[in-house]
Amino acid sequence: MIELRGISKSYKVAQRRSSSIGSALKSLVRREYTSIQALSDISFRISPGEIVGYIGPNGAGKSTTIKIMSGILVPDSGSCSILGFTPWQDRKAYVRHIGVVFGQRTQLWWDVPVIDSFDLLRDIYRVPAKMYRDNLELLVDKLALGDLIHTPVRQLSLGQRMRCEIAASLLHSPDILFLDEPTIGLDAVSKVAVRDFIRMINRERGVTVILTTHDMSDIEALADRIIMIGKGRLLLEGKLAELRSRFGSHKTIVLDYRPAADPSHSASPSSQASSSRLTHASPFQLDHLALPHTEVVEWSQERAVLRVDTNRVKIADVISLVSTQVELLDITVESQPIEEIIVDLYKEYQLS
Ligand SMILES: Nc1ncnc2c1ncn2[C@@H]1O[C@H](COP(=O)(O)OP(=O)(O)OP(=O)(O)O)[C@@H](O)[C@H]1O
Repeated sequence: MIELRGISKSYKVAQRRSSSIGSALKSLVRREYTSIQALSDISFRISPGEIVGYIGPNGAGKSTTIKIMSGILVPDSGSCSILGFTPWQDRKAYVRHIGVVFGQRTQLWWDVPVIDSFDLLRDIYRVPAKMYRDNLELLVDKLALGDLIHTPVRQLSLGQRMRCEIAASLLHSPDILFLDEPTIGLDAVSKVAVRDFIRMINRERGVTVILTTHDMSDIEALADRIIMIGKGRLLLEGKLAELRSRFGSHKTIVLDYRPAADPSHSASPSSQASSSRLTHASPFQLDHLALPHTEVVEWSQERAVLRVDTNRVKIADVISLVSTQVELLDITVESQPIEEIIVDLYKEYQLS
């Protein structure tokens, strides 16, 4: 359905003038340009009905890719086939099949009520009257637009405007929705509303969604798969669960306990060494346990938070070591947050 092969794109930018009068005069006569390589040899496929998170640090080339896929930009080389169209060549026919939301820009007319922009979009896309009425009703209902559609865009809050932007992008029933940072700047309630809506149109209408965001909770909530780029190159792609099991090597364990009445059942030499301290006069000392491949994030006489490298030690072994010294009351094991995994990956690829 979507296939990019070897897409590269560079931008030509005018070189900044130096402060000397001579070179300033020279640049008036002949402007000098440098080239910024925004994308290098990007290839991937997306199947119908997928929600794909397209992620990467600032300047990675995400927006450039979205602009190429939506037909706004022409790449220097490579091919892009979406629903059988080449976006920048068949633009007029192609745009009827896609919806695009750029979180930082608006497609709505600033000074007129939202509904006027919607009506204009209906005419531009030649949306049949019944389809328009049905879509408008559904979008107003699901995105809780109510009276907002009769309000001029400039009077809307960011969250209200974003909901209207998303509605605007779907009035013509597109098959594919490109969302470039759709939750940027939204409060928690608006974020959840936008995410729920994206999930709903994906499930109920089979809309394929390509989502760029820096908010990993968007990715966790929505994406079936991620494609990660950095410095214009494709770095990895895969399901979130695969990414977690491949790269998420740490787990956090929270242990609630009270000092054991009789710690003499201790099994390990290190814990035997510390068992004599388990009296009221000499409280439990977690740091004396020398837990292998485990970072003690914090600990007290009642609770310890440990970060365990699960590639090198079993969680069960760490728990049983601690339990030789204390009476465990509760254990919580948390996976490494996806945010942390991504930050580690950016570091590994030297992107940050
Ligand atoms: N119109 C432009 N003219 C010149 N350079 C540009 C232009 N647009 C983007 N670039 C450069 O191309 C590279 C990729 O930019 P792009 O906006 O695609 O990245 P991004 O991944 O969307 O970044 P961000 O997460 O910060 O929005 C960057 O180095 C950027 O400075």
